[in-house]
Amino acid sequence: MTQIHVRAQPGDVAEYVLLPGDPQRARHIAETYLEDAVLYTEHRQLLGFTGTYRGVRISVQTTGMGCPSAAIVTEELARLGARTLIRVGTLGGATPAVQPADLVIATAAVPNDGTTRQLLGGAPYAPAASFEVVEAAVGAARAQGWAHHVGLVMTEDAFYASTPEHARLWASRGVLGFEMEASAIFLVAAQHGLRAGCLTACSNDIGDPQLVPDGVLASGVDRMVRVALGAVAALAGR
Ligand SMILES: O=P(O)(O)O[C@H]1O[C@H](CO)[C@@H](O)[C@H]1O
Ligand SMILES: O=c1cc[nH]c(=O)[nH]1
Repeated sequence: MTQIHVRAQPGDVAEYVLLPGDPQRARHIAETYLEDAVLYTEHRQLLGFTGTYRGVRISVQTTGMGCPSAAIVTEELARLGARTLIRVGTLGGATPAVQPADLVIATAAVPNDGTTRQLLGGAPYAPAASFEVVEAAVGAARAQGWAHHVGLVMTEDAFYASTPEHARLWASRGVLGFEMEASAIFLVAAQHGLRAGCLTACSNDIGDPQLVPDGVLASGVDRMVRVALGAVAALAGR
């Protein structure tokens, strides 16, 4: 049965799914890295493609921006048979240690969002990446020779509420950067017994309206995608 938002049939979505927020990133990944990529949904611009990488069947499914949309997409992917989900996103750096286009591999996401609060009924919970996914991503980054950060991110709802002061406070608690989907993806994946991870490329400093130049960010995004695909290949035993 097709889902309400991810309009796909059972069998359309692979067990391994990469999750960009941006539909054009989904298209770029499918067209650049997957063989025989087929578009299975474009409803609401939540573009979804399935193809293969090193013989492994992989989907790339847009989440849209923010936890409400990411939670819907994660829930529907679970119903469609996905088993391992890896977000491939961008993030605002919270500390000078995270430089433009740097790769950040999340171990867990501080849940500063309303979606996980509603799903949990306010109960305390630590939305975390699956160890195997973190291990595979770190292994792929090392094998490909890319520098990377590994640690906490914060997931937020209000992009423009973040200030440099807020970033400094959370950096003092170990947060590397802010993004808007990981906590919901980690929680909903855990509720369905799925593995999940989150890789991000730094697009700006928190509170700085200046984005990393397009070319620099594009290289960071491509490095991140190659690491995510390397992680999938390792998890699939290729
Ligand atoms: O580049 P994506 O994956 O969309 O991720 C980040 O960018 C958007 C905000 O600009 C939010 O979705 C945030 O999480
Ligand atoms: O959530 C996000 C993502 C990228 N950059 C930010 O400043 N915030």
